[in-house]
Amino acid sequence: MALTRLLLSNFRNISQADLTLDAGVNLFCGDNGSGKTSLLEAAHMLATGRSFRSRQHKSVIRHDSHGLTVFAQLDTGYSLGVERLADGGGRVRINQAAAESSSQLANCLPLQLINSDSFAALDGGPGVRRRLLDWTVFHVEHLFAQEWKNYQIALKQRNALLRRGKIDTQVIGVWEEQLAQSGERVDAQRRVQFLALRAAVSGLLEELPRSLLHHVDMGYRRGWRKESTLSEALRESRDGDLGQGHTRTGPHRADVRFTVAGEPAHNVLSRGQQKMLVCAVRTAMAQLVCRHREKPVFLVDDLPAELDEHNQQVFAHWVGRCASQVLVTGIEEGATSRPWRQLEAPWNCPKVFHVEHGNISAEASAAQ
Ligand SMILES: Nc1ncnc2c1ncn2[C@@H]1O[C@H](COP(=O)(O)OP(=O)(O)OP(=O)(O)O)[C@@H](O)[C@H]1O
Repeated sequence: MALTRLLLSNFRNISQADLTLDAGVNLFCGDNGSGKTSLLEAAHMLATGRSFRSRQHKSVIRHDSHGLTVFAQLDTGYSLGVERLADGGGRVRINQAAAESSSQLANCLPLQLINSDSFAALDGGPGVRRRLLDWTVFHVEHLFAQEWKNYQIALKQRNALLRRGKIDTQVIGVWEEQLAQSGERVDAQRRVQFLALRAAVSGLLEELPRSLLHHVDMGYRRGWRKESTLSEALRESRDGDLGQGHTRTGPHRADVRFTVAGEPAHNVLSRGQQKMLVCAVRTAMAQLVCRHREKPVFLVDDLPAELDEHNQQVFAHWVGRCASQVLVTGIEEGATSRPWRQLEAPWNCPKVFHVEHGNISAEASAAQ
């Protein structure tokens, strides 16, 4: 799976862009503030419907314009379009037809992002790590999205009853039954993918010579007590939940922990080691997904930040094995392209774009 053409209008400082992308590596080089990250943000919006930098669509729309559009053609034949308007309106389209949910976008465009926010996988809250695991489960297990949706519906109903402060045990019992059934299935699917992910991450980290990263361990917490079924756990926590006004147990509380010798990984690892761990997790996720479907696209914002040349090369090799395409940003072309030039074709001849004050132009290559 690769983006063959990407069109943007009024996206942050980019007023218009129409880019023909290569399968393999596409480098976007330019000074600070030129628009490189905005371009990755636009590609990411096509896979999620949202920006990775802002919850407010308005802040992404170019100043003084009414709305933004991002459109892409994929080599799978799909076309994706997202429009966001300053008045709050907007549309998401797949092959010209209205999409029902952002998960339809995600299904068309499996995408991995590595940027400065990726460290949150180690030092952020459980929700960030849960979403990492769920990205893998979503792309591998076809029934997961529906199961998770069923769980969320039942959770919302149970929480609404708890907030009322007075429980009709028969009514809450019905929702707990649905919660328990969907929740156990969500957990079972997560567990299978967690074990595969842990094995894949450890395989990648073993490739690093003499590294503290060999001692990283991953643990999965399902969100309720080991000894109980979810149904029992919900019943037991009912009175406490009533006091708090929400459900405190279940797979919406699941977590994936990264530790080194029992300590949280971010307390032990250097910043560069943390970035390599995050890169390994993202690569492992892509590896698992491409066993079942097309290889994902990687978006990498400023790879050289925090990584020495050897680690950049290792990561480039990892990506070359499990991605169909990568969009990479960097300030200086030589440094940004170096890790990729060590790989085999087609990864070793990146297509280079220069980004300047929101204008993006492709560099004529020797082959063109
Ligand atoms: N809504 C907007 N309208 C117009 N310009 C904007 C908007 N939001 C942000 N900008 C500007 O867009 C520019 C591009 O930002 P971007 O983060 O893409 O730069 P970058 O090339 O990734 O920079 P760096 O190398 O510093 O990370 C910045 O100058 C920013 O101030």
